Amino acid sequence: MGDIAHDEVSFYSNAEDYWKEVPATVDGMLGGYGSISIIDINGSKDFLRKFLGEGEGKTGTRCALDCGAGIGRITKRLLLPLFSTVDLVDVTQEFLDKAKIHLGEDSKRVGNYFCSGLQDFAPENGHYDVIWIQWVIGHLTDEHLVKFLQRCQKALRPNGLIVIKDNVSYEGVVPDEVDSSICRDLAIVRSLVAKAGLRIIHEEQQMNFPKEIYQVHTLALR
Ligand SMILES: C[S@@+](CC[C@H](N)C(=O)[O-])C[C@H]1O[C@@H](n2cnc3c(N)ncnc32)[C@H](O)[C@@H]1O
Repeated sequence: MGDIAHDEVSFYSNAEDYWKEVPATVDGMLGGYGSISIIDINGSKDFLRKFLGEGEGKTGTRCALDCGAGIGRITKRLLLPLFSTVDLVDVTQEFLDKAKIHLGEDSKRVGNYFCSGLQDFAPENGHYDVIWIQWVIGHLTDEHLVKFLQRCQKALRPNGLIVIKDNVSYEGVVPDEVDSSICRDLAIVRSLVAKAGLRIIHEEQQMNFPKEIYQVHTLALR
């Protein structure tokens, strides 16, 4: 096995090992910043509501996909209140097991819990109104991210939307050895989106997060 291939294998397997040890809680999902979840969700609701509804060009509300869903923090407070059904995909089976409990009554409206790395996952073609990808792109290599976004584009229903919400670095690629991820700057994220053949139709910075953490940006793509 060549070095690059080996590095890639360990990039993914180290991340899997890391997440297996993380508590299946909101705090665990947010690296100890559980308290910012409400601000995050409210910001996402305002962002998403701009696109949803009836009428020309509006995004439907039938089905959403939560990518790197963890215990379903976003599914519970953002997606299930807005969409009829939601599917979850995550590489950590323990989190998906916890999601069923965390979501309570509303778990009835979850269609599927897919246990898979996004690098290997192909969402069903033409199936989703919104594909939400939050705090997980740093776990994919550039090539896998581009290919995953291309598969997501095929998985959209008419007027569907892909949303990336993630940390952005000030400049360049900043590796995190602890959870085996990388943080890219906004220019790099935009260039990977363009490489995937997607268009950025709206972009915002999440406000009111603690000053010491990375800036978080939300991008709507189709
Ligand atoms: C920082 S948590 C974010 C969870 C959720 N998106 C949220 O905001 O509450 C990262 C999640 O990504 C998952 N993950 C890590 N690498 C992944 C991969 N290659 N494919 C799919 N999920 C992955 C982890 O299991 C974990 O649930």
